[in-house]
Amino acid sequence: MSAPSQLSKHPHNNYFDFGAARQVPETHTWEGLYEHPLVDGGVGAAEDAVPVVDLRDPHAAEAVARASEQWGTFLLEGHGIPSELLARVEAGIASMFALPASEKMRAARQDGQSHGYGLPPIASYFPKTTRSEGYTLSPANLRAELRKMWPDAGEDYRHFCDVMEEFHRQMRLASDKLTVLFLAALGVAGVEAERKIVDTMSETVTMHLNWYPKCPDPKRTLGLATHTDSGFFTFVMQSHVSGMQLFRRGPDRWPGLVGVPPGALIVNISDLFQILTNGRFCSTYHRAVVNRDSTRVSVAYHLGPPAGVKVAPLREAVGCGKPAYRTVTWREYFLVRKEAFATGGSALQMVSLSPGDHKNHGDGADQISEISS
Ligand SMILES: C=C1C[C@]23C[C@@]1(O)CC[C@H]2[C@@]12CCC[C@@](C)(C(=O)O1)[C@H]2[C@@H]3C(=O)O
Ligand SMILES: O=C(O)CCC(=O)C(=O)O
Ligand SMILES: [Fe+2]
Repeated sequence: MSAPSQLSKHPHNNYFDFGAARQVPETHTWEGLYEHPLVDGGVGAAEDAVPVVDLRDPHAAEAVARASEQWGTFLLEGHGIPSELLARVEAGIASMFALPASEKMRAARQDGQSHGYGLPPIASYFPKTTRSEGYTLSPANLRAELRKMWPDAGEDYRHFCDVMEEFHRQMRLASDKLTVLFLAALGVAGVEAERKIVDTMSETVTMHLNWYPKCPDPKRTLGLATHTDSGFFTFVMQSHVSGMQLFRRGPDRWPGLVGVPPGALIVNISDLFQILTNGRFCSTYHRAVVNRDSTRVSVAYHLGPPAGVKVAPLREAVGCGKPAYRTVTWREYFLVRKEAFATGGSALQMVSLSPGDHKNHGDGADQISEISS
């Protein structure tokens, strides 16, 4: 099943030749990016080291719970995905984005479509354009989508499709293992209940490929605007070049994920998971910055339920308390988020049954400057 579409119009979806531009143009210049300080969020950093979880660790479920509650983001090691496969994915993505503009534009995202080449859906909610190109695909439509770029279906096409399908197979295995740990952490018992939730949580898989060309003046622009992911959870595989920053409150700051161990995957808890866990796991605002010396690629592997399935706080998470969120489908949630962007609010607050009463690090969307600018 494909991801729900949340697209209206894409005003920024014209091709911009980054290689030809010596400066960051006004259209790509973002204000207020450094209003909150950047801090070191790398492994081993003194204060803000992002947690690391090893899937092989016998205490991994507790580590997953702690990281999901306190950060909403962690680095995953021991996931079993061969590093040579990750290297082939990275090389394949880099070659795809290196195709001539005219070939890439054949796959351009059309109005109302959730798939295609171009900027990501949230781009249309911001007045400025990011320094990146993207391509949204689902495993089910991967061959048909990529055929638009490679109509002759030659060797490059077949090779890239094979690599991405193998990547998907391996990611599914890793995501199933991780989902079992999430459920153990939440106290969801019973094999049948578990199996059903595992399947539903990962029924909609969407891959978003990101390409961030190097930039002569990286501090003036962004690669990907500040956002939370909206599904259940997301894996991000990045090249050796760092670029993701997380937003943390108290005091407000941006830990940068620098020096991520090679092969580690970044895991981000997303909005529907915050709802499912009644606010126990938190969805974290993040953004991607660009780099002066190196072009960067990443793949975000988004997992979520079918678009029309109702998501409500789990009984196990509510306990004897009250549900903190109303029931919502992913399709509906996209509309709520669109309204939140239009009004400067927070989508999670808008579906909350007790607005204002949140521990979530990201609920102050209107206070992160580049969101409201
Ligand atoms: C399944 C999806 C999640 C996503 C919207 C989409 O339909 C396909 C692209 C995904 C992505 C990737 C970049 C950031 C993001 C916010 C965006 O605009 O497109 C996410 C979306 C999301 O998590 O809501
Ligand atoms: O490239 C990155 O580090 C971030 C990607 C991301 O957040 C996304 O695609 O949702
Ligand atoms: Fe994201």
